[in-house]
Amino acid sequence: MSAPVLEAVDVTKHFPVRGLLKRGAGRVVHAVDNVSLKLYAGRITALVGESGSGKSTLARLLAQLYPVTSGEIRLHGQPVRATSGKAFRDHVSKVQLILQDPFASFNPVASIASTLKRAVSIHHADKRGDAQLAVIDDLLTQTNLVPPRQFTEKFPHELSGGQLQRVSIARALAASPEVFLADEPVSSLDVSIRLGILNLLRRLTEEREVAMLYVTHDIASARYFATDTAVMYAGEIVETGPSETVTQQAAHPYTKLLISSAPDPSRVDTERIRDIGQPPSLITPPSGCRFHPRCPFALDRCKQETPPTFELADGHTTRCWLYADKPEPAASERPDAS
Ligand SMILES: Nc1ncnc2c1ncn2[C@@H]1O[C@H](COP(=O)(O)OP(=O)(O)OP(=O)(O)O)[C@@H](O)[C@H]1O
Repeated sequence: MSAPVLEAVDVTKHFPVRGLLKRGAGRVVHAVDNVSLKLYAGRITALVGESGSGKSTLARLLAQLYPVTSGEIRLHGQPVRATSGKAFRDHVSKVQLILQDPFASFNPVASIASTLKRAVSIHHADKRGDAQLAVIDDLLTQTNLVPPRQFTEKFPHELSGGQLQRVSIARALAASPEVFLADEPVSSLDVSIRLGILNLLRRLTEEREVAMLYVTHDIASARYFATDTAVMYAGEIVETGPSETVTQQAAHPYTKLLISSAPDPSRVDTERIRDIGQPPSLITPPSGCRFHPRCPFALDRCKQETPPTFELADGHTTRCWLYADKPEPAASERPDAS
């Protein structure tokens, strides 16, 4: 595989806890802890996890919307610290974020033409008049909004969610980016039109050799849509690998839980996991493996020791003590367990 286009290297993001009570002082939300992730040209990487697991924060760190607390974001191997000014604008021209709710990301009183003109005048500064309109027509055509002039004079409220998400993809394309960070790009849309948007994103990724991060809570869609999948739990990545392997031969009990709670009819049946709890507080995350309070297979060491990354096969990794060479017996299986 070639070198990654964009990567997070051992990245941590803590948000201070704000509140009226003094006991909040100095405490932080561990939104992302020591996460590494690589995005490659022409490949889609799904980042999957429950609400609050830190997926959007990681996408925003890659987009340079926040500074990291520690670790590094690298573009073509070079560290980037570009959360403001020209450096940020340069980063945005290469790395484009597509958000979940297209209605929230458009000015409701600006026509589609004027929104796209703004993007085109930033990223194609040499184009004016008809040349600028030709770029807009081309962007709309590439996102299957045809004939383009049927859409340019419309306002956001006159389009469906799916059409508007296509316009936001067209706006992102204006920058000719190397990376798309698509944060739940279809979850606010009607189920019947989700596939069309995902197929469009996949076609653009392949045709333009763009690297794509696909943030989702839907692990079944990751199998269908993404080349690689990373599973995130409570601010940490717990499993990575080719999507087919992660979804068909899931290793981490949390991944198995996600699969059990979102059945995919075409999936080879894997072990079902019963959910026995809730995601933990990220202000005081559990010691050891953060999943241990919910894990039916938890060993004693899971409560105290943070699992390292175990390499399984073919780029498949997991952070779970069950995959250590000589695991301890589960607490419930020990002869001294009462
Ligand atoms: N700006 C912020 N200030 C304080 N806490 C934040 C901030 N942004 C996110 N968090 C917290 O960080 C944690 C991770 O949130 P994040 O939005 O990244 O998760 P997520 O997996 O994307 O969830 P969702 O799918 O609901 O968007 C949550 O506990 C959230 O409340």
